[in-house]
Amino acid sequence: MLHKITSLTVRDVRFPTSLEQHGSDAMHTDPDYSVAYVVLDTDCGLKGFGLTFTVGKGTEIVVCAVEAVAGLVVGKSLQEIVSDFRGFYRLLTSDGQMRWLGPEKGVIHLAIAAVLNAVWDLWARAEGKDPKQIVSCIDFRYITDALTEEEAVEILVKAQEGKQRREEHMLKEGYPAYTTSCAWLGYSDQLLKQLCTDALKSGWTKFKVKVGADLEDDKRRCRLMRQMIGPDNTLMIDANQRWDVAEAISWVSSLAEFKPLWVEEPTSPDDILGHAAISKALAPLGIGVATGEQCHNRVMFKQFLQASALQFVQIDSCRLGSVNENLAVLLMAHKFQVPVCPHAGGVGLCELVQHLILFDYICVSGSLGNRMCEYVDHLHEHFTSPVVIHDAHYMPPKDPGYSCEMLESSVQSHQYPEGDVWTRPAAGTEKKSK
Ligand SMILES: C[C@H](O)[C@@H](O)CC(=O)C(=O)O
Ligand SMILES: [Mg+2]
Repeated sequence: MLHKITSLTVRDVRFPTSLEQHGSDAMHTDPDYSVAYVVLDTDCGLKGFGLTFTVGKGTEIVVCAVEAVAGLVVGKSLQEIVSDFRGFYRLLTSDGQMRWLGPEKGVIHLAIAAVLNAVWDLWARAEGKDPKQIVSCIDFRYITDALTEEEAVEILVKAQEGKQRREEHMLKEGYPAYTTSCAWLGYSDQLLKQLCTDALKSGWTKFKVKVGADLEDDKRRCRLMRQMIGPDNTLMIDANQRWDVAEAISWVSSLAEFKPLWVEEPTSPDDILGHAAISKALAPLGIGVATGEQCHNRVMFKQFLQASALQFVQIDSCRLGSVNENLAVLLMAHKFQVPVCPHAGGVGLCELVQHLILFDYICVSGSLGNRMCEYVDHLHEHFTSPVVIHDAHYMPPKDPGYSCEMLESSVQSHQYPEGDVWTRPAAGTEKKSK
């Protein structure tokens, strides 16, 4: 069967998370978690679902960008696409006119991620893949000085050994996770304590706290968190790009007594040398630098790795150009021996990224050393195959596909601006997205 793609629809779907400060941090103080949600229809009835994540206003711009690339997808068959997936990736990312809007960054790249996520979902529902086929999906342009196609195949072939054992291990134990849900910046100390108590009871051992707005507040919150979780559990801090380089070093040094494993996004996500300087200064304190949720392409990740500017690679399923570009980053991270600890949360990011991190463990790195995947406890109920967390581990998804499909009722009620949630006065129509 050819699975010819007959139409692409895209919708702006927003959740009023800012009402309760879910997702808040030092730079994004009132996010309404949102997605540009894509559905591909095929002539045989099979559908592909994809999305990209935003924090409210401007989702309509991503929707517009998805519509602009739709013509490159509709009319093609799945077989035609996957038989030269690298070529198809380039067709989208290197269109002679639209690449001016990026290239491979910003709104156009988010839009391409949504479309390609839908193509991967469609492909995953249709059939399985082998190492050569996987490598053939990666665009190696601009990264061959760090990773060649031959090296990538070698990594994947080598990782075939022990693959079944790792798969069985995942099916039994799941992939280790950490939680960000206890300590968004807008949460009160009382709420933080309550959520932390609940999380400890549910088996969580690794926690991330938002920092960066006020040093005294950060000290109080980190102290509270450390007291709650004890000396042996893991703490991470996330500044969401709030500081300049020297400020980051001195601020984080002041929080060193709380023993964070990493500081995340200490400065501009584009400042590779700044991250390298911060990494070097914090290494003696035993604090690593994590970044990636706003690292917009493989070329940036390549340079972060080459410059030893990060100690934890935080891939994002919707920021990079879908699975294609994430595969490139997973393989580069393995070559540079830097652990991957994905960014998740938002809307659907946990659902998507669980596939990538399981792939990393089973087929690339073969290691769980210093590795964990972010988990955020919001909005899973809107998906047809929500993530399953057991004892602070992601349990492997059982349904075919890339877990992108949302409940149609949720999409309709949250569609912006006409859905119930946005038109009912009680739901807070005059919220941030307007
Ligand atoms: C605006 C988002 O909620 C952001 O704070 C998420 C994030 O930095 C993380 O999960 O890490
Ligand atoms: Mg973060």
